[in-house]
Amino acid sequence: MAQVTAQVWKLLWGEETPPPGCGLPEVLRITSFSHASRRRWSRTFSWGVKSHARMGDVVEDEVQFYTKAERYWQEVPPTVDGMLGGYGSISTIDINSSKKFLKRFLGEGQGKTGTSCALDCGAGIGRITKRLLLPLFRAVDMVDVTPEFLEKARAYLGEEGKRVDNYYCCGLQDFQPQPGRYDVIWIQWVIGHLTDEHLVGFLRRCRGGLRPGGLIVVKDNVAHEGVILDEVDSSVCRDLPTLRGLIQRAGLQVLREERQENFPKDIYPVQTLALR
Ligand SMILES: C[S@@+](CC[C@H](N)C(=O)[O-])C[C@H]1O[C@@H](n2cnc3c(N)ncnc32)[C@H](O)[C@@H]1O
Repeated sequence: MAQVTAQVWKLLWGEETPPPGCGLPEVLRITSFSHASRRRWSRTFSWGVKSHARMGDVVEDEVQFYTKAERYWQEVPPTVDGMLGGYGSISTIDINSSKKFLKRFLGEGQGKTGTSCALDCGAGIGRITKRLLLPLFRAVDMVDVTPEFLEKARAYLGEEGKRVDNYYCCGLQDFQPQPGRYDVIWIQWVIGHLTDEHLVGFLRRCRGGLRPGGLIVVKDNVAHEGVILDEVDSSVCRDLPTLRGLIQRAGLQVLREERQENFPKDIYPVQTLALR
């Protein structure tokens, strides 16, 4: 029975195992890495996903929201594929677009953003630190809540990793950037793990962490409408008006906004916002 169901599942969804809690025998409820994590990115997978108008409607228990996410990430392999929910193949397109986006702001003189130090938030194993930030900045700091990822980063970054000054193991909801230290604070694919209040508070603290001419960049999935909860990795995906409202509450202005191009059609649209 289990074997037949698995075959049917594979035929229907192209996956080896069904997601947890979908009414199939326990023996089949092995959370396949690619399946569970792909769902966060893919708009075509909808198990355990709730859509609502406001964040308060989807996150009932804040403590649980954070602990569940921490537990989820502890089970994810410390690889590029792991960081991108099984979509490791989009990493190069992502980095190249980010580089083009960021380079516009960098330089010397009035209004330009310096290149002495950047902060990678929700950095994971350092996929962005390695290919985007270290090539452009003299020093980089990383912050992430999963200790195993930061540990892996030391090997993954190789020789260039010597220019990572600080590895902070901390939730962004509690993290306090050192005042006036950073030219760029890069926040990618992690804001969905913060409640609205914590995101606003974190962005405000980031403002204080900027050097003159400094820039905050948020790059993340955006929902078509409302706020969508993913119960598997315990994150939310907000629509753009909601995100812009939170940015405004943090006292930041959007300098530039860009939609990521050339990503697979089945994943959420991704938006990059430069804030000051
Ligand atoms: C989708 S991965 C993205 C990693 C990296 N930004 C990238 O694009 O390669 C999400 C990362 O956020 C981290 N994370 C989840 N919740 C967090 C929190 N509350 N504070 C800081 N990091 C968190 C996870 O450990 C994981 O490394």
